[in-house]
Amino acid sequence: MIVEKFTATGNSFIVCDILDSKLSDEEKSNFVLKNSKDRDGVIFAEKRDGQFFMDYFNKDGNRASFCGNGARTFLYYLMKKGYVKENFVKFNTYAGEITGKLTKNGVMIKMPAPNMPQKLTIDSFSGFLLNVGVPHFVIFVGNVENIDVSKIGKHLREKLNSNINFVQELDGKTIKIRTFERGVEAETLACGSGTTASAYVFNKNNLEKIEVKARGGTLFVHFLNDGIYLEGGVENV
Ligand SMILES: N[C@@H](CCC[C@H](N)C(=O)O)C(=O)O
Repeated sequence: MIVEKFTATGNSFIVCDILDSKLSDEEKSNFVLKNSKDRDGVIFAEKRDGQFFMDYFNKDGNRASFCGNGARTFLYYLMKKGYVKENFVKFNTYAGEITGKLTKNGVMIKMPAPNMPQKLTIDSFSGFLLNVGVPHFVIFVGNVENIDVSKIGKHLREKLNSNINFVQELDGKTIKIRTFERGVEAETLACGSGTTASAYVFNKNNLEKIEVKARGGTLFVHFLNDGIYLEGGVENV
């Protein structure tokens, strides 16, 4: 079983290649709990019904239906290993089919379509709850550096089965984000689906591209005619 470490703008993963084998959910969960101490989650690379399939587990040993930076990493892995020769990759996830390619900025994938954001206030924190393959609560703040993400993120997580994103507008086309991730139960250096959810709520002027500054690096969210795309780097470390 091939096991490799990757980061995607600071979001840290292990890819566990079981393309030629199979693990039960219990075996996957045990693998995650044993091996992902220094990682945010584990990407199980599989084949199902002849198609590549990404099965994502958070480091707490529980499955999540999707992971945006994980999906970018999965695409990078498939191409790096030569499993896919042309620069167009298609695979399935529990959040539906994902397509993507390598770009000059790293890896770009078409994200699951967001649902309608729901305005919500929890203990004086007003934000938007929406799903981009996984659930996200997006809160706009004056300065993300002034937010105790661990404390407030934990508090909101106790009320919401969701990732928690704190977002600051830097200018009309750039935002800064900090994310308390469900299943990591801590702040991560980046969150792709959180980045996409936050840019989607922010983009009231229907710009084609929003730049997102995460702690671990810069991501781009492209709003194209056929959907929303997430782009950024992937490193084999
Ligand atoms: N970091 C991921 C999100 C992974 C799943 C999330 N923690 C959840 O449980 O919803 C991303 O890049 O989207």
